[in-house]
Amino acid sequence: MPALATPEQQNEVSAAISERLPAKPRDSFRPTAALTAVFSALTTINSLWWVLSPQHTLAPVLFAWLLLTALLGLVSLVGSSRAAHRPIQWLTWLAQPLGIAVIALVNTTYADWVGWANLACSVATTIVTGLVAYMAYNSDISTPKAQTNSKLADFRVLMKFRIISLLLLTTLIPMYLANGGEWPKFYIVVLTLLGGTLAAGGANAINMFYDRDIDAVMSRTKKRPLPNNRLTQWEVLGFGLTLSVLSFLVLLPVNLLTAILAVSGIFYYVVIYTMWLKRTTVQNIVIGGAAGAIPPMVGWAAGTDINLFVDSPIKWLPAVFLFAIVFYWTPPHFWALAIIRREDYAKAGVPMLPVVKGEAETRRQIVLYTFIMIALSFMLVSLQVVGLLYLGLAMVLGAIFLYYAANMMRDHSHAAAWKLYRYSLLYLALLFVAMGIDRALLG
Ligand code: HEM
Ligand SMILES: CC(C)=CCC/C(C)=C/CC/C(C)=C/COP(=O)(O)OP(=O)(O)O
Repeated sequence: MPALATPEQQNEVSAAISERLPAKPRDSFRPTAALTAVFSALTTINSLWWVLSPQHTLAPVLFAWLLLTALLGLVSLVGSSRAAHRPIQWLTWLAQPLGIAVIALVNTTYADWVGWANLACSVATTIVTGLVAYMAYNSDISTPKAQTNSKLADFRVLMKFRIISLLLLTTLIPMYLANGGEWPKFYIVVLTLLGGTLAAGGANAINMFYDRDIDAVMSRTKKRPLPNNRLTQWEVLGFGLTLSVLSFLVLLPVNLLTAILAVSGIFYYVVIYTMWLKRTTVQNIVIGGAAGAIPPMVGWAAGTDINLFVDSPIKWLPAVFLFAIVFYWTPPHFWALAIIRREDYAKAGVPMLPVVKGEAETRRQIVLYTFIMIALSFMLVSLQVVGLLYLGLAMVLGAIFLYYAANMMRDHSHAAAWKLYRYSLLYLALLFVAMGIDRALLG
């Protein structure tokens, strides 16, 4: 019978496994290409709906989200495609103006030619992005990230676009709900999403400026532009501050409260979380998580003209619940990852829960926060913001979340933690989409 490993040996093995986990556990180009093609195809369905429906409504709830994701996908494809072969490069460049035309050709006052031109561009974008995805899977492209060396790509890395895409979804759907189940004016939606991107991107860049010392120590973050000396600290800080100021200016025309909320989100994330709590307390991400929960409030403020001093609290109560859902979602989302990256955080001296209280306590707290999050997700129904369809979907999505969280109590492998981390992202996206669908279908 083989001898059992000592705790020290087990630790060595787990450190070795951790070290071998890539900073990003995937080659991002192929899935990004595939997702972009799928989203482009869904956008085409929306365009078709717009042209053919009797009132030429822009109603499908996913409309703006699909456009946005397709655009974000296209932006990231451009960065990635430099490493791929020439035809892929040309096609991704061709997809840019097409994708932009799809967005530009959306007009709330429907004109026949606009609708058909929009449809034509959507179809063309779908064909082009479909080809890119096909070629990506059928050619020997290497991981683009490692070969990336342009400044533009580095600035893009500072913004953390993938995180932004989920933050924007949690901004977009509340906008729709707050406006009574209708999209606000098109320019309001666009300015809010643009302002949200600038605010979160700016905040993330300033976070990378401040954390440059610990980012250099952790294997997950050591390839970032600052620890790798691809950008100077002043470039990073200047970029972050510029985006932050721009976000305020872009959001002002939406309304003052929206702009102020976004700037408080930047302040909270940068000053309260990054500069203060992250390095000093084990409650860092519990209290700090409030920053990531502000975007739904930004969306709510953009979708309705709330005056906090005059209006009844009932008008903004749903926004508080949306905030709370993301607030209680953050610890399970992050701690699952923190368990996998425990060694990293310990090396950098960041007092994350698994480092300070151990993995068993972290697992217990993940389950606890999951229960609270699920209970809160049901509360929106009692406020009559959403109905029974949402309730059913929230129950199913919540039950799966609980399954993955509870599974971590008996399965202590990193694989089990990865499953919860990955599902946490899907959960939040689907929960917000469920709110929108419920409102769109049931009114
Ligand atoms: C204090 C709060 C939060 C902390 C500490 C946190 C931490 C993290 C960390 C460390 C990662 C891994 C990033 C990487 O691989 O480089 C991550 C990934 C991610 N987080 Fe969070 N997160 C928080 C809140 C949020 C919020 C509010 C959202 C969106 C609503 C969000 C969305 C995402 C997404 C989409 C990813 C995947 C990124 C990718 O695949 O590149 N996070 N989070
Ligand atoms: C309204 C508004 C602009 C709100 C701000 C929302 C925002 C930018 C949330 C980001 C959450 C996040 C990625 C935390 C990780 O920080 P970390 O420093 O722990 O992660 P890292 O180690 O990957 O840098």
